[in-house]
Amino acid sequence: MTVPEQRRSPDAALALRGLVKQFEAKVAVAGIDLDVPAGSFFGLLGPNGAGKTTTLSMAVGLLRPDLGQARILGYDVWADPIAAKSRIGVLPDGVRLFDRLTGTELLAYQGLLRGMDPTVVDRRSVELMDVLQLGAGNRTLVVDYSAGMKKKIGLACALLHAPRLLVLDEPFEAVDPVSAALIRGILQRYVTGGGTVVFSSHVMTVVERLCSHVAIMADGRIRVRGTLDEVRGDRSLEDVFVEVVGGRTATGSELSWL
Ligand SMILES: Nc1ncnc2c1ncn2[C@@H]1O[C@H](COP(=O)(O)OP(=O)(O)OP(=O)(O)O)[C@@H](O)[C@H]1O
Repeated sequence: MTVPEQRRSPDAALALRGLVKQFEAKVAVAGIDLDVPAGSFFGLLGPNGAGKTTTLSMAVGLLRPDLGQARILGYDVWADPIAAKSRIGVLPDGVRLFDRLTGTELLAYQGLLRGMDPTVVDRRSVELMDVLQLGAGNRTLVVDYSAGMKKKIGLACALLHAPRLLVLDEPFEAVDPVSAALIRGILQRYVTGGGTVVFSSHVMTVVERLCSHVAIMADGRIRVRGTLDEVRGDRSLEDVFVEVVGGRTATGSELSWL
């Protein structure tokens, strides 16, 4: 029997249980349990190699975990992939796009894959290209886009079907300050409208400005989690991050040859 959507009413938009992933000898993710509350703006932080991309890839069904489960709005990503994936928009790491298309063509293709009404796709695509300053009539192929433009068209693809959950890997990487402000505004409106955003980032100021909740990862595990205020206390997020991750500071004696 199919359970009506409203009866599922999951509190967590994304629920991860016991996720583990090992690449040969390297344990990239060492057992992660995480609930992302519906309606939250959730920042996943961690140093390079902490396991953020691996975690998010498993969370959205791009990478099969060795162990554990991921549920999106109550739907198991691996047992019920269509129900789960139709409800999310994903900006993966190093966005691999069908890049021999213009931005508008790529959005049309994305809409077809999602089974959307072509007139809705056309309308939204013009708006997205315009709002993200990619130029609605732009005939440039995505392969010739700059890194920041690729990020923005990837974000447009993630938004096109108006999902209830957005999972974004480093959405602000490579985008200029004007575009970053634009993207922040779009995402803030999206959360105000009831959507949930999970994103990974190294940029503490962005996370502090946007997020209601954060988790800090290191060595494949979540070290700290909670609301931004719980995690930060009366310190800056950067201080907490450095303490949790165990960063080293320069003594002045390094690279003396330089
Ligand atoms: N396909 C792979 N094959 C082998 N090792 C991998 C693979 N993908 C990730 N790893 C390793 O797993 C660890 C976690 O990588 P991951 O990309 O998840 O980290 P990250 O937190 O996203 O890092 P960054 O902030 O630098 O993007 C790293 O040590 C990385 O080298």
